[in-house]
Amino acid sequence: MKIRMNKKTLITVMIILSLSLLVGIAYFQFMGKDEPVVLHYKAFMAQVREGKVETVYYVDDPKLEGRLKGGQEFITDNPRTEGFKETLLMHNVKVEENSANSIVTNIVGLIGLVAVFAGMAIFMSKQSSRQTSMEFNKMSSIEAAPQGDIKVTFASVAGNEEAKESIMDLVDFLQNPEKYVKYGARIPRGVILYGPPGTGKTLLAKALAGEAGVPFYAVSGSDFVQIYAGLGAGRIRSLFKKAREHQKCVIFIDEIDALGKKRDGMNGNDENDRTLNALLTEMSGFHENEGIIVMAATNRLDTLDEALLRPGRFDRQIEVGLPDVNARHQILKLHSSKKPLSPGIDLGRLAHETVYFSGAELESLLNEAAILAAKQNADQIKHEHIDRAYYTVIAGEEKKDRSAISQEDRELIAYHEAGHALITKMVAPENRVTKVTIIPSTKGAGGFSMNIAPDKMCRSKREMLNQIRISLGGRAAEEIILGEDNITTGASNDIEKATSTIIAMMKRFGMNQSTGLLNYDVVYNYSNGGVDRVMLDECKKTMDQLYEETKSILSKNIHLLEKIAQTLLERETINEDDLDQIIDENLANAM
Ligand SMILES: Nc1ncnc2c1ncn2[C@@H]1O[C@H](COP(=O)(O)OP(=O)(O)OP(=O)(O)O)[C@@H](O)[C@H]1O
Ligand SMILES: [Zn+2]
Repeated sequence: MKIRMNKKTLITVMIILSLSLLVGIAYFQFMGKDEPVVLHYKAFMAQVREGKVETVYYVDDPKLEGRLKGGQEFITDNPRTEGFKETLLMHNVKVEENSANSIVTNIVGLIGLVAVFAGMAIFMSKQSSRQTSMEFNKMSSIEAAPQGDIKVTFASVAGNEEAKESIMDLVDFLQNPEKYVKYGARIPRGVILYGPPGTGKTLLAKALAGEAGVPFYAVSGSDFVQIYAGLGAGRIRSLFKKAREHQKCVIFIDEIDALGKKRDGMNGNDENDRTLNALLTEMSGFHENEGIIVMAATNRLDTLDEALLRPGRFDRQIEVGLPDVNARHQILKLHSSKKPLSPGIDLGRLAHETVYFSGAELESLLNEAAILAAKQNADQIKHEHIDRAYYTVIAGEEKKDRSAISQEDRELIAYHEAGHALITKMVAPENRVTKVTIIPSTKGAGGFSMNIAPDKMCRSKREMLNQIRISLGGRAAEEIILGEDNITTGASNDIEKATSTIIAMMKRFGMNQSTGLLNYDVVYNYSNGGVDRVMLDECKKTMDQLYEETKSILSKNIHLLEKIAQTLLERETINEDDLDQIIDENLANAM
C-alpha cells in the first residue's frame, strides 16, 4: 500500500520529529539527571570530610555546583576563601575549573529549550502558545511576591537592643512619612544590617515590615547573579515598580555583597555592575515622601562597594552582632516557649555555656534537642537531649576560632578591655563609654570598648594626650596583670591609633615643645628629610611617658580593674551605667 502524503503533512511530520528530538535532548539535559539538591555549606563540608563528594565545578560565583559519589548533583554556597580549593583537593575531591558541565551544558540546554519553545510557539495553536510564553515569562522574572501580613514583630527578636532601637525609628518613618516631610527631613531610603551569619538580620527586616504593617519584598543578591545579560537589571526595575504600587513597603535584599562587591578592576563583572547601577538608580529615583525603605544585609560591610554607602543610598548602617549572655538567655527563652522543657533545665546556665553561639545556632540547639526527644518518645526535653544537640551544633560548625577561644584568652581580653574602660573613666570622664564587651566584633577584634568623645570642632592638646592614654590602657592592663613577658598582639590596633595621634600632634598641630610650631610635611618638602630622627625620638619619649602614666593610674586602681574584668567575664557585655556603678561602689568601699 502506498501511503500518500501531501507536502503539508510532510512538513508537519518533520517538525514533530525534530521537535521530539529537541525535547528529548532538553529532557536529558534537565530531567535525565536528578535535580541538584541544595546543600548548606556546613552539610557540604561534612560530606567533603566524609569523602562523599566526587567533583566540584570551581567557579567564582556565589554558588558552586558539584556531584556526590552516588551521582547526585548539588549546589552549595561558594565560600570564596583562599584555601578552599586545597581543602577540597586534600579530601580527594576532583576540582574542575572551567565548569564545563554547569555553564556550557546549561547554555546548550537553554538553546535547546529556547528552540523547542520557539518551535512550539510557531507550530502550535494560539492558546497553547500563549501559555508557553507565559511560562517563559515566569522563568525570566522570578521576583519576589510581597509576603503579605508579616507576623514577625519586635517581640520575635530577642537581644539586639541597639539594632532594634534604630529600627524602631524607621517604623515611625514608614507609618508617618508626612510628619517628617513637614519638617523637611530626608527619610532614610537604604539601611544596611551587617554582622555574622544567623544573628537575626532577616528577622529584624521582617519585624520592621511587621511592626509598620506594610508589605515585605525579599530577594537575595545571589539570585541576580546569572548568565543572562541584562536580566538582573530588569529584575531590579520590575521589583521596584511593583513595590511602588504600594504606597509603603520594605524591600529586603539579603547578601547584598553578591551584587555590590568592591570593584577593583581585576575581577569586574559587567553584569553585576549593571544590576548594581540599576539598584542605585532606582534608589535615587524615590520621591522624598515615598514610604519605601530598602534594607540590605551582609556579613562583611568592608567588602561593599563604597558607591552603595553614599548619602541617599544605604547611608544607615546598623551592626547586628553576636548575642551576649543576656541576649542568649532571652533567645533561648523565646525559642523554648513552645517546647516541653524539663523543669530541670536552667536556661540561664545554658546561656553561659553557649558563648559565641549566634541566634540561629541557639534556635538550632533547641530544635535538635526537640528532635532527639521526639525520636525517643520522651515525655519532655531533658538535659541529655540538650547535651547531645550541643555537640551536633558545634561539630556541624566550620572550625571557626570562636569555639576554640580558651578561658585564658577570654580573661586576657577582659583585662585588656577593662583597662581601656577604666582609663577612660579616670582621665576623660567627659567621654562616654557606651559599651564594653568581650564578644568579638565583626571586624575581628577580640572585644572592644566603645568610647565616644564629645562632639567638638577642635581638640585640645590635653584631650589628644588622653586619647593616647586610653589607647594604651589595654596593653598597660595586660602588662600589669600578666607581666611584661605575657603581653599580646591584641594591642596592635591601639598602638597604631596612638602612633598616628602622636605624630599628628607634632607634624601638623605644633603641640610639642621640642619639635615646635612647624608643619613637618612642609618642612620635608623643602629639606628632603634629615629631621626624622628628632621627630622619632620625641615621639618615643612622649609615648613612653604616657605609657608609664597609664600604668601607674591602673596600678593605683587595680581593685577596680579586677572588678570590671570579673564582671565582663561574667556578663560579657556591660554598659555605661554598670561601669559607673562598679566604680562608685568600689571607690566608696575604698574610702
Ligand atoms: N535575636 C534573635 N532572636 C530570636 N531568634 C533569632 C535571633 N537571631 C536569630 N534567630 C533565629 O535564627 C534564625 C535565622 O536568623 P536570620 O535569618 O534572621 O539571620 P541572618 O542574620 O539574616 O543570617 P544570614 O546572615 O545567614 O542571612 C531566625 O529565623 C531565628 O529563628
Ligand atoms: Zn585594645
